[in-house]
Amino acid sequence: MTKKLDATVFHNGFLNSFDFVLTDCDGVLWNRNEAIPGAKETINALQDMGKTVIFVTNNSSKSRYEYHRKCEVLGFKSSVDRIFPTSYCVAVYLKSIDFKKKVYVLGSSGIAGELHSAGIPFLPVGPDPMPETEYWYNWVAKELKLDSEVGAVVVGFDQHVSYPKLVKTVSYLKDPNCVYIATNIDEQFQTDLKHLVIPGTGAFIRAVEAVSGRTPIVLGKPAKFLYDCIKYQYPDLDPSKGIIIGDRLSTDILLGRSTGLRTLLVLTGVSDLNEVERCSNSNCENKQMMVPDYYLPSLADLGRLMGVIQ
Ligand SMILES: C[C@H](OP(=O)(O)O)C(=O)O
Ligand SMILES: [Mg+2]
Repeated sequence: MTKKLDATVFHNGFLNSFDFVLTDCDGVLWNRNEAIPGAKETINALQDMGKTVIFVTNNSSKSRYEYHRKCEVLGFKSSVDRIFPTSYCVAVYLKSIDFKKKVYVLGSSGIAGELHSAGIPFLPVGPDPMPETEYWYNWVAKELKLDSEVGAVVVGFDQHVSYPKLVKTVSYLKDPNCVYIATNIDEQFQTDLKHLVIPGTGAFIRAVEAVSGRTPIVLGKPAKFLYDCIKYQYPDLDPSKGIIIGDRLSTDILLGRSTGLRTLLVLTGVSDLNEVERCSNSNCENKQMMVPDYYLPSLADLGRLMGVIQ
């Protein structure tokens, strides 16, 4: 059963119960390019008191270096080696399988940046629109060429998703030996644009699966690969002395529960207490695994308990 992290719980040894923190980014530290009030004071204070703070995000739109820059601009103390976006996980995974061919990316420049840093060749990333004047078949038949050196397809969030890109993605995946990786399966982004629904990477994965029949190797939360990347870099981390702070039950909290971390849900992003109650009352074990140990309205409330925010 989830508990509010109140003063009683907090003053009963909460801070001494963990040495490291995995903090989610979107919906916990910031929403898009706006820092969530009180988040930086809290995260920086945890680091000042000696906690190892590791930044984890399913958002593959930026490389580690770009996220480090974002942290600097928004005032979060960080270092590149403590930032784990799924864009970085893509390069780590391909290196781990000794991948030697070329990558086709339906995704953003963050993935391209990490592939470049890892020395893994890839086809250009960016807009690939269907020309307005052409009848699609004539253009696809005449202009759309596949690169025979491609041996892997990576699907991440791509704001320039297009018909040509989808044709290329599912055509490369006709080859069963073509490695198929997804950064995450989050179906949608949560935004303050309540009149709109904003598709995320999971929407592209479903479309590709409908046509190709292929299911991807998923690297982002709640899959363990992202956590395995962290453990590989920080082998001494003891999950019993760790806590994950997230805003999404189906990714952050589920990863925490499945890796033995304690879990703190903040209500500044995707999930709310109604969803927590539905998961608590569910007979489905997977849903039960999404119930956080603790919750708070926001990270600022932890900062207030710590006395670093008035
Ligand atoms: C995709 C993004 O990832 P996060 O930083 O929350 O893992 C989100 O859930 O909005
Ligand atoms: Mg989030």
